Amino acid sequence: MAIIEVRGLRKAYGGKPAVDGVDFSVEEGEIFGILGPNGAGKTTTVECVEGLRIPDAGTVRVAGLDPVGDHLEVTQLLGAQLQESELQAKLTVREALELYSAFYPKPVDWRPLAGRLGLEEKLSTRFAKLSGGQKQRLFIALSLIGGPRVVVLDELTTGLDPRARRDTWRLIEEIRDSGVTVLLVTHFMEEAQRLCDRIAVIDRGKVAALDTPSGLIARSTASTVISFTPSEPLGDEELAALPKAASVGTQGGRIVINGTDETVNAVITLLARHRVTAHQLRVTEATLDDAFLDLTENDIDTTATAGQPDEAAAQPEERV
Ligand SMILES: Nc1ncnc2c1ncn2[C@@H]1O[C@H](COP(=O)(O)OP(=O)(O)OP(=O)(O)O)[C@@H](O)[C@H]1O
Repeated sequence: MAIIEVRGLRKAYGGKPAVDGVDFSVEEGEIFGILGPNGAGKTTTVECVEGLRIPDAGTVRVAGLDPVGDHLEVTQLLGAQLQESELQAKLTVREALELYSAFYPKPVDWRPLAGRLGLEEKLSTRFAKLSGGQKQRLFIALSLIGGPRVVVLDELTTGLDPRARRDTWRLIEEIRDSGVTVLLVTHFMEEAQRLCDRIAVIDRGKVAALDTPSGLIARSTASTVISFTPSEPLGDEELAALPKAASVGTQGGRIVINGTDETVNAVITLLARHRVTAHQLRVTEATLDDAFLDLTENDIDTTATAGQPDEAAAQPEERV
C-alpha cells in the first residue's frame, strides 16, 4: 500500500518552476530514494511532503492525509531530518531527546533509541561538542522519537567520513527493518544503489526515471562497460561505428566502451576480424553513476528553470 502519494506536484519560486509536475508513490516499508543534480527540486519536493511548503498545484498525501491541511496529524506520523539542521549549542543530547519527546503525545522511550544510535555515552555532551557523525545520529534519533510511520532523511550522510557513512547506512536499514518507511534524498550513488528499493531520479523539476537501482542501470543506454588493452591499435572509425556504443574512449592505453550486450558481441567480432588480442578484457555492469549521468542533463546549473538560485528573479521563500 502506498503511504506517500505525490501527483502533479508543482512549486515555483518567483515564477521559476523548481518542481514541475512530479508524480511518485512510496510503498509502506520501502526505502525510496530521491536522486538528482544540484537544484533539481529534490528538497522542495520532500518539503512539500513534510508540509513545510505549500504546493502551487498537485496533490500530496501521507497516509491519506494532506501535509498542509492536516499538518498536525502528519507531524505525528512523519519524522523529518532536514538538510540543514541545528540545535542550540549548549543543549545536551539528553535535553534534546527529552525536549523532542515532549512534542509528541506518544513518544517512544528515548533511552533504547539513544542506545541503538550509539549515543548513550554522549547523553551529557552539549550539541556543539558532538562530531558531525554524532550530530547526524542525534538528528536521526530526534526524527524517530515520535514513533513515525515514515521518516524523511535529506542528505543525511553529507560531510560524514566513509566509516560513519557506512554506519549510518546500517542504521537506515535497521529503521526500515523496524517497519518505518524511509524517504531518502541523496547525492551519493553508492548510497542509493546500496540502500534504496526504488529511486526517483529528479532532473529540472521532473521525474526523469523511476525504477529499482538495477532497473535504472538496465534502462540506461550504456548498461555495460567493456574495457581492454589491444595488442594492435584499432581504427577510431570502426570503434565509433560499434552498435549501441554510448561512448568510446581511452584510459591509460586501455579502450573503454560504454554500451550494451550487442556492443560486446560486436567488439569480439571486430577483434577476431583484425586478429587483435584483447589483454585484460573486462566486461562489467555500469554503475548507478553511469546511469545517473545518462538519465540527467549535464547543463543543469546553467538553466533558468531549476538550476542555481537567481536572486534577482526568484525571491527566497521562507518555509511555512
Ligand atoms: N526558498 C527558496 N527561494 C527561492 N528559490 C529557491 C528556494 N529554495 C529552492 N529554490 C530554488 O529552487 C530550485 C530547486 O531547489 P531545491 O533545493 O529543491 O533543489 P535540490 O535538488 O534539493 O538541490 P540540492 O541538491 O542542491 O540541495 C533551485 O533552483 C533553488 O535555487
